[in-house]
Amino acid sequence: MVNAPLTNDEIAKHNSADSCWVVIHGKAYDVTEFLPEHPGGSKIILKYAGKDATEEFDPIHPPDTLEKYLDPSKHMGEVDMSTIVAEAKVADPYESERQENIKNKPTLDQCYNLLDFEAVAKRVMKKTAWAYYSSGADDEITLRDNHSAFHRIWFRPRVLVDVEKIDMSTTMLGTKTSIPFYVTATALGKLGHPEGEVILTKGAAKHNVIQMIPTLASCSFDEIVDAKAGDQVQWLQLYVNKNREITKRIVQHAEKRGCKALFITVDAPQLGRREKDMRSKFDDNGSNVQSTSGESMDRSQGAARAISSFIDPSLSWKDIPWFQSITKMKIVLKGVQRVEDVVRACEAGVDGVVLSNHGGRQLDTAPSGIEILAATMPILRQRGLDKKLEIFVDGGIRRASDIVKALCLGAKGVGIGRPFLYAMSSYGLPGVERAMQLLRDEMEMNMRLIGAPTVADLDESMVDTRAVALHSTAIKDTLSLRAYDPLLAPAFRSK
Ligand SMILES: Cc1cc2c(cc1C)[n+](S(=O)(=O)[O-])c1c(=O)[nH]c(=O)nc-1n2C[C@H](O)[C@H](O)[C@H](O)COP(=O)(O)O
Repeated sequence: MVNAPLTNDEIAKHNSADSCWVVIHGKAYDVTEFLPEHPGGSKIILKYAGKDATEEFDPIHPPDTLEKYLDPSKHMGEVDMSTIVAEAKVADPYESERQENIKNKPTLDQCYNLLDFEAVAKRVMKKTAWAYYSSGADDEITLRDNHSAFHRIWFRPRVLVDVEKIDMSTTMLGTKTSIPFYVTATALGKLGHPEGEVILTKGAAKHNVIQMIPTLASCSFDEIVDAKAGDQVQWLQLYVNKNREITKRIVQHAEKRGCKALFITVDAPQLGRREKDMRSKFDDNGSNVQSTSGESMDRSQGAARAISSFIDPSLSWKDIPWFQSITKMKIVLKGVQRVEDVVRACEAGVDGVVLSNHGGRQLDTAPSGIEILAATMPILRQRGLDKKLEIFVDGGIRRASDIVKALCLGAKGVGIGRPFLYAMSSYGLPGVERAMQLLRDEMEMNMRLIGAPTVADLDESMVDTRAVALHSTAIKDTLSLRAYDPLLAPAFRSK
């Protein structure tokens, strides 16, 4: 006998921690016993106890989350949605302006560089999402200097070199790639686009670019791997969980699914203080990938704090051999910020480091990746260590000329974060593809003008780095500031 669908009155009775039911996509679920396990903490679920939580649930969790993680006995059955009383919406004061901006946003071909996507995203994204993606730590000095540092490095171009044919391909960790950048790990892709990280996967596939899959993705790890095309290469970015069994399971599953490298994030024993994000009082749920961490989250402080309570602050050099024992994937330390640690990474026998300050989201006034690179390579060469591991850089890369500078200084490749998030959030997959094409076009032009037909022809004699360590936080980075100026479309001129 099929049970009659549940009504609003019956669901509404289960509205407390003692008995907590939620409705997701027309089905009721008893999550009472799951409350303490939810990585997003119980508060966010109790907010929707006895109600329809679909809208809150969708931006963060893949559709199969409940099937995967909630015992079938807790699936209470179909709901007669005609009886569900919709929650009165708290009006978002920005929403009408945002809708207007969406309507009037520039066409994709009016975006000429990566910073144009930033200007559009700032106006068309939900405030919570913009706050989370754009925020840096504390006074955002490092966030700004990541980009400004490139402007303190000047080219020394070679002339009368045959640059008719340009080949910007290279290898990263043994993988051939058509252009020396990768999509770096950035959490909560569904804050910017309903399909989340799989949009970045598809954009990367089109341009034969490597994608680093974040631990804190909105999409499930398997969804992102399933979305890859052919032999497209993916790496896993790992926040190490206090529960090493969970970490081991995630790493070995990633290896089984074909990930080629493990990037262990080492600059975030705690996530930084990102005040734009905190102001938005993030109350979305955390990512599902860590949904078994069982940690409750402090949601009063924005997304970052809410999703990171599982990260293990005790991670140290003594753990590297354990990682080398549980996987055959190449191991890279992401977030190294001084040459002494690069030397230690060589001694530890890892395959690479990413010189990075997490996009200025961690320790404010930490130096930019490119500045660390400029200081590091001469010392590695002096010690004969420069071929011992591969060096990557990320942070503030917004032009192909930034990529060329990094390669001249000895980087194997660079990671790019926010620009692809902004392109995805503003224009979806076409936006990501356009952003990558713009970089490709710029790269070809820059290599031609600097006198380097191939990546191997780029060397440190082509850059002047004498000023790179001269910080002057007073000077704002006008180029990226322009991104906040009225953009191309007339409708943006007045704002
Ligand atoms: C923009 C952004 C960066 C994040 C990021 C989320 C966003 C929205 N998140 S975070 O929530 O924890 O901070 C991650 C992350 O999951 N793991 C990680 O290793 N780096 C994370 N990063 C840092 C990222 O991998 C790069 O280091 C940084 O984005 C490079 O700077 P640009 O954004 O200027 O390219």
